[in-house]
Amino acid sequence: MNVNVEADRPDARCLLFALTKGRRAMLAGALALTALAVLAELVPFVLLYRALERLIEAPQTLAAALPGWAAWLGGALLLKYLAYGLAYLLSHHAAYAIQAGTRRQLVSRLARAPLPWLHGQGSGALKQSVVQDVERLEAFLAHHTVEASAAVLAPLCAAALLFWVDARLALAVLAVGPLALLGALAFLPGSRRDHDLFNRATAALNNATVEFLRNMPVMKVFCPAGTGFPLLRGRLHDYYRLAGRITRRTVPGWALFTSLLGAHLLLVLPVGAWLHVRGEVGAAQVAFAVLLGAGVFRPLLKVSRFFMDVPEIFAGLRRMAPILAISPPPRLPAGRVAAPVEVRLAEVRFTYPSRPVLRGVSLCLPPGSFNVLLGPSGAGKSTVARLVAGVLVPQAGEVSLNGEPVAALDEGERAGLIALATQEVFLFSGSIRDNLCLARPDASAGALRRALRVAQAEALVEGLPRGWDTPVRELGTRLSGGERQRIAVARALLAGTPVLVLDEATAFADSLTQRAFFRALRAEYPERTVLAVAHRLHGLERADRIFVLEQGVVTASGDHARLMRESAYYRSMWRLEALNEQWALASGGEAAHG
Ligand SMILES: Nc1ncnc2c1ncn2[C@@H]1O[C@H](COP(=O)(O)OP(=O)(O)OP(=O)(O)O)[C@@H](O)[C@H]1O
Repeated sequence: MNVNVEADRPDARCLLFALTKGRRAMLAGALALTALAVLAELVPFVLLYRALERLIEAPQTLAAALPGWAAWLGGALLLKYLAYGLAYLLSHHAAYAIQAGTRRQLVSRLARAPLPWLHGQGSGALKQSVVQDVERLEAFLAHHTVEASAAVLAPLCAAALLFWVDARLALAVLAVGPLALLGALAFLPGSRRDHDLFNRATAALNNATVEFLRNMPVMKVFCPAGTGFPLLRGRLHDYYRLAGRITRRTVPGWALFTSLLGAHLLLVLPVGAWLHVRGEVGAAQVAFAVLLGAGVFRPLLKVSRFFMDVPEIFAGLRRMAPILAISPPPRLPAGRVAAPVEVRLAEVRFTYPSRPVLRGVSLCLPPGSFNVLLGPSGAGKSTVARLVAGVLVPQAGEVSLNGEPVAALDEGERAGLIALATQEVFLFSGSIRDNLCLARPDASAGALRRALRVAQAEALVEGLPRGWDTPVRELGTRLSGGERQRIAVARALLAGTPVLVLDEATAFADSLTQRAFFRALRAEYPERTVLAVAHRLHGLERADRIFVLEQGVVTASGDHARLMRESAYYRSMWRLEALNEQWALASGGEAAHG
């Protein structure tokens, strides 16, 4: 798998720049139009200045000037309306296009992502990148392109206008800006740490809430009073304690900042009066500075929201980076592995981050053979199944098909060679047939029926309201665990792969169904190389080879007779099962007689 190493600490700005490719002209257009709208917003202030001048110096000429000013005002309003309207149109258009493009890229990379990499990602984390992070980016670009740039440009233009009127009055108005900033900065130390803590507390609370909601039915059974989930209570407590602390810390700084920003009169009034008394500025200039100064910094409050959103957006971009860095592995010539297939594990070692699981496992599954993997819980059986299926890659040793390492196979080629059915069954929306034909959409009705018959699912599908055309959604929770599992097994059989891995895929089946399934599997698909992980032996004692895995190593292998001689674990398992079966028969017989 090619995942850029840089992706671990990717530069979010570079990524943002790359994602906006092809839409930058539109965003630049939105910015230009915003600037035009901000300029149009200044026209009323210029007119106000002229009006004040006339009012003070020549009030009799005011009436004659009014119609012209009204036309200017109307024109400026129209221009502002058009410029803002077009700017929002462009920014939204660009943002939606970037959203769609980013999602398309993420989804296509994920579709090409190697199975082992996908297996290591949580579905929640992937959902956050593909859904929430992209949506947040869209909202940010659509709104902040116009609003944040207007909030920055408006004070700049207002300041330029003040300087045009009088530089000293302008400085008196603008001086409160740095003062407000200094006041706010005094409360800033520790805010980054608070921000990190808050993010962590929010994530922990979200996880606890999801766990609580998921486990609510169990909670209802065991603790109807709802007192049995201390984790959520603890997380809620931590969250509100932290939120309270951050609020107490930030509110004084924020209040000082907003109060000082509106306190321009403190300086401009005495300075203006002093300059006026000295005859250096007119009353109109002082009045204009007072009026314009009242709103000069107000837009900056919006910019603070922009800065609050930026870290979130950049964090989202950093989460997307590893997905976007996935590049398809180089295409190797297909068809290097042809059926029938021999599966070989050579000295395979595998360690999960938590602990080592396989400590040198070697297996050989000859072409067309039927193999069973048994062992106590936690021995590593599912890990072996996932390694054979190419979902995991061993840290040492090799898993190969006809001598070709599974890890080196093209994704498409691997999918055409190995099918995996596990206990966890995922049926996606669509009909039962769509689910069955996932790997082979062109499967014939005959192949479909054969797979269903072998998977012991024929009667089940026939009993559905519309047979295999029944939509899964229509069934809701009607399918039991065992029924879903049978559909999944039929899907794996229908894939037509020469290697079939069944990881406890018959766990829900009763002993008779399991027996019938394995018998039919051997009879109908004798050419397939099968590895079945199982807990129960029903129907498996006739397997070509049985492997016993204990604590990450194969402790015995061979046929039933050999294992009965050589493996204490196998013997005890077999006796226990024989005992269970006798007991079941006896109790069945008693029931029949009674
Ligand atoms: N994704 C994972 N991350 C960390 N540890 C894991 C992971 N999957 C499995 N393990 C651990 O590896 C060990 C072997 O797990 P595995 O599922 O392969 O065993 P198993 O023999 O199939 O067990 P069982 O019969 O109970 O299903 C277990 O201790 C398990 O907790």
